[in-house]
Order: sequence, then structure tokens, then C-alpha cells
Amino acid sequence: MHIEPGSLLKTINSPEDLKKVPREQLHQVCDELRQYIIDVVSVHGGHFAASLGVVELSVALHYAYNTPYDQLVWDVGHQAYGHKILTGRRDAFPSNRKYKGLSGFPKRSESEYDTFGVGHSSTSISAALGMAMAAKYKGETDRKAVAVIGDGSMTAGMAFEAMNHAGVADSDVLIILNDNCMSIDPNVGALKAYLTDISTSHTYNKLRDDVWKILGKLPIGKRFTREMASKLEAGIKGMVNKSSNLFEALNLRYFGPIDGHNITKLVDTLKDLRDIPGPKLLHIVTVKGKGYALAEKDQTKWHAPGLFDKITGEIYKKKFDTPQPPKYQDVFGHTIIELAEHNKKIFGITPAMPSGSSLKFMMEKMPDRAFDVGICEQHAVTVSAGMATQGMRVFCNIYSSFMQRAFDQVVHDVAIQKLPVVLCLDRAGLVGEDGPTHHGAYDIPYFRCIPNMVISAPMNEQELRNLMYTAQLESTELPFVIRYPRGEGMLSDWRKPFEEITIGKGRKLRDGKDVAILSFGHPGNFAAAAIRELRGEGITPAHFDMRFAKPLDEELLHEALTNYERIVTVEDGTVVGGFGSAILEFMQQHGYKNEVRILGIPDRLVEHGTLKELHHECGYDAAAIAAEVRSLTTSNMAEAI
Ligand SMILES: Cc1ncc(C[n+]2csc(CCOP(=O)(O)OP(=O)(O)O)c2C)c(N)n1
Ligand SMILES: CC(=O)[C@@H](O)[C@H](O)COP(=O)(O)O
Ligand SMILES: [Mg+2]
Repeated sequence: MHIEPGSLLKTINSPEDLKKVPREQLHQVCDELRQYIIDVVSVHGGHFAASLGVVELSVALHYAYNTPYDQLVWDVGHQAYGHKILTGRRDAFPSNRKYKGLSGFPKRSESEYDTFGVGHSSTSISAALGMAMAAKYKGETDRKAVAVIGDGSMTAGMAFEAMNHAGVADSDVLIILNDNCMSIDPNVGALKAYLTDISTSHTYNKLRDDVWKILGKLPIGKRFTREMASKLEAGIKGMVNKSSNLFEALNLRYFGPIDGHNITKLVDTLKDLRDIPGPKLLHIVTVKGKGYALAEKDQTKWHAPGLFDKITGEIYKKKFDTPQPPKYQDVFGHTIIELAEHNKKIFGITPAMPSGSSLKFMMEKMPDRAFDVGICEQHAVTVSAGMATQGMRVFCNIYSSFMQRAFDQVVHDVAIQKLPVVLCLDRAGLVGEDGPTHHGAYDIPYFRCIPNMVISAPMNEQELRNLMYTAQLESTELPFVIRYPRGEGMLSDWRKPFEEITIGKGRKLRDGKDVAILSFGHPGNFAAAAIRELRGEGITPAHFDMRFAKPLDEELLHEALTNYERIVTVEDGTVVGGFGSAILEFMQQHGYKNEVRILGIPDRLVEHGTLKELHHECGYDAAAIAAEVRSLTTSNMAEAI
């Protein structure tokens, strides 16, 4: 289905074309850009509300700045759809997030306008500062760097580390703080209150008006000299105590807050700021979901709503005749409440993913025991460790790929001190359309190398519940990782009574002949499907659901390796150093020489696509497992002949 852009947007194939549009017609560009995003995302899916909120900013930036020479860095990048459309990717935009299509995030290999690859939050200020420092060193005095960062992403430590540096780096970097009071869920923390305070404070509004008056007096197009800048700064200092503004205190010139939906004001402001040297921050206030009433009203739901009817706002849900399995995240969300009702020591922590992790169920029911701590995976782990020192049992729920941020905290604050923190890794394995920044590919190796860790993965919802139950028992005294994937499990009937799972114990699901499949976690279901297919052909592999990558079930492994000459391992993680590697290490230690095939995420970057497409591409869906077993069996037979 072809989606026609508006008549003016149709003529814009680059920021050069945009610059030819008269200032008075920029409103129309914004309207058409917004409409095009609505038209395409409603039919093709993707992140939604964030891009609507920065339509005017996207237009104004490419109008006022000399991109791509001036370097624009979008934080996270889930809001960069307008930027993509304005920078030569309008007609390709319907392929956004599809297999072999455009990436859902800015990506250096995709366009020269995408100056920095993103997906994880709070990197933009560091990256833009790095670019500004390099430009200065190279003598490119007319080259600017701009970071656009949301109020949610500003809560991360890394953003503050970057501002701390920017304040003394004497580089031409502009930080645009896009303040919409939202993360995916409502933004949290003291910074949020502070930003609201500035936005409504009389002093700052007066200061802002005076600054604009000064800027307004400059002849149009006149460059802002250092002398003018220091006069302006002196004026600002006279009006406000530096230490009363957080950003000023960090030596960043603070401008704003201004209305981020006023396109002409934005353009004028950005043109002026482009000429002001040094590190500076422009605070803009926007509405997430702007221009689509339902999204403005329920911003969390419309962060990434899936496909919807753009006229009625109905979000399409697949309809089924029979009860469907729940999402793993929901099983986590309900189970932690059940456990916490009996165990008063249980707490829940999420760094900014209450909806994505479903910890929000507990936050609603037990607000004094479940917290969103902002985008701060490192802090989330260490605060959980701190609570654990006091005997609390914290379930710290972090997406596998975001947990990469907190590696040292897991080593230093949890494992070395042997604190029994429960690390629930949601979105472990391939995640689909978000692509390589979000695939939870690496957690098995990066945790497996740390002493004291228990690393588990459930094959279904019931196992997830039982692992959670086991992890919170007083007798469990080690850091306990439970990794599970994005999406639904396998069982519609999953609320059975809890059963303890012995740590380091797997289970044999099927005896067989010649070949044994050792699976870790949810891909065990792909293996089970493969076995069903193979049995029709007279091939009967055994199947072991190992449950733990650390400690390994040595007894079960001896059984498998003694009775089956050929072994296939299956995991939803990188094959480098993962579960399969653990099996190889075990074999080497014990002198086993079985033939082994390791299936999982290959040692290369896997792009975006549906989970089905990616599991197939990576060779560990049911068909690929069956093919692997078939080939082993055939080669076995050939040898026998
Ligand atoms: C390190 C990391 N943690 C969590 C996320 C998940 N995440 C993506 S967007 C987002 C909210 C960002 O809020 P903000 O920067 O204010 O942008 P907005 O959506 O409000 O425009 C979160 C938590 C992420 N991308 N990276
Ligand atoms: C941009 C970002 O990081 C999140 O919005 C992410 O896309 C959420 O992923 P889930 O849809 O798996 O919760
Ligand atoms: Mg926000």
C-alpha cells in the first residue's frame, strides 16, 4: 500500500530542499511530516509518540543548522523518524524496522546524517561533545555539534558525566533538552521536579524573556561574537544566581524553557544559538504524542503502540479462539506480587521500564516495595545490592541489552560480595524489530565468567515462576540471574503452585538415539518442535532442558555425553562463550570427544526483523534445529556404512 506524503513534504529530499521552503511555510512542512509519520507508523508499526513530539524540532534543526556538516546526535533515536524522513529516507520510511529495511534508530551505515549509532539512552551528549572536541582540534571553527536528549534520558548518570566534562571542555556543543515529562512511563525522580520547577519559575521566565529580547535586537544573520556572548552572560549572571541553576552551575549556558512546538521561535532560537560559542543547553518543552489526541492522552500506550487504525485509534490485537500464553514479562509481574505477599523481604526495582517489565503491577499494588528508579541500570543494580546487605531480597529487572551497562556493578557490588540479588533479564535473546542495539545476545558469556553467579533460563512460564520462587528462598545465597525472552511463553495454564528447583539441576525431557539436544531456556521449545518433526522421519534425538548455564548439571551432562555420540546445543544468545561453550569446556575437562554443534546467535551483528525471520536467519528455529540433527544423523549413517 503506497502512502502519499503531503505536497510540500514530497518536494523535500534533503535538508537543502527544506532550506528552500519560506519560513512562513514551515508550519505546513510540520503538519505534513506529522501526518506522514502517523500514516506510516499506523500501518507499519514502530515507535510513535516520541517522534510526533519533536516534529517541529526536527524541522527547525535541519533548517537552522548546516547538517550533515554540523553534527546532530539524537539520544536513543526512537524519536528520529522526522529526521530520517527529512534526510532522504522519506520513500524508504515504510520499510522502517522491517527485515532488510531502514533501522528504527539512527545508524551511521544508513545515512551521513546519522552521525552516531544509538538505541541505548543517554549517550548523545558525550558523543556530540566528542565531535565538537575533534572539530576544534581540526580547526573546523564553523562546525557545530548538537545533542538532542529527552528528560527521561537525562536521568542517566552518563548524561551528567558528559555535562560535567562539557562545562570545562570549551567546545561548541549545544545540548537540547526535550522535556515532555515522560520517559516510556511518566518520568521519575528529583530531576523531573526540578525541570518542572524551572519551567514554571518566575525568575527563569523573566530571564528567558530578557535573553530573547537581547537576541531579538541582533541584526538578522549577524554572527554572535564572543564579546556579545560574554555581555549576554554577564547579563544573565546579574539576574540569576549561577548556583541556582543546575546547568549553569555545570558551566553550561542555559537557555529556555521555550515552547518546542512553536516552529518559527525554534528556528530563530536555533539560528541564534548556532552563533553562540561554547557549551550551552536549550531547554524546550514539548508534548509527547503531539498532534494525535489519543497519544497525547495516553503517552505510555502510544510510545510504541503496534499497528492501529489512525482514524478510530483502535490498536489492533490478534484475535484467538483459545486462551493464549501470557508474555513472560507479565508472568514476572504477577509472580513477584504473589511471592512478595508471602515474603516481606521482597522488593522490585526497574530502571525506567515499569511497563516493559510489567513491574508496574507491583508498583501499583505495593508502592512502597517496587520502584522505578529512572534510566540508570548501574544504580539499579547497586541500590539492589545495598538493600541486599540489609537482608532484603530484591528482584532487579533489567532488559538483557541494557544490563550491559551495569557489568561492573554486578561484579563489584553483587558477585564479589556474594549478595543474593535476583537479576531478572527480560528481553534476553533476539528481540526482533529493535535490532542489534537491543538484542539480548551477550549476557550468558558476560555473566558466566563471574564467580558466584547462578545463571538460569526457564523453558516456559511455569519454570519462570519456579525459578523466581527458588531465587527468593532464604537458602539461596548467591546472585541469581533469570533470563527470559521478549514475548509470549508456551502455556496458557501457568499459575500452578510453586515448586523449588534445585540450583544447577536440569531435566531430561526425552530419551532418544544417537543425538542429544541440550537446550537452555525458551529455545527448548524450538527443539521440542524439531523433535516432533524428526520423529515422523524416524529420527529420535534425546532432549535435555538444562535450565542452568551455571552451575551446570554435571550428572545430566555425563548422562548425555555418555549415551549420545552427537550433541546439539541450542541457546538464545551468542555462540561465543555462551551455553554451548560451557558444554565444550565441560567436555574438555572430562575428556569427552563427542561431535558437537552449537546453535545460537552467530558471531556477527544480527540486524532487525521479526523474531521469526531472525531465528530462521540465525539458524536456531525448529526447522534449523531439525536440519542440524538430520545432517548429524545422516553423516552418522554414512560413517556406519
Ligand atoms: C540504557 C537504556 N535504558 C532504557 C532504555 C529504554 N528506553 C527507551 S526510550 C526510553 C524513554 C526515554 O525518555 P526520553 O529520553 O524522555 O524520551 P521521550 O520518549 O520522552 O521522547 C527508555 C527508558 C534505553 N533505550 N536505553
Ligand atoms: C527505544 C527503546 O529502547 C524502547 O522503546 C524499546 O524499543 C522497548 O522495547 P520493548 O518493546 O521490547 O519493550
Ligand atoms: Mg521525555
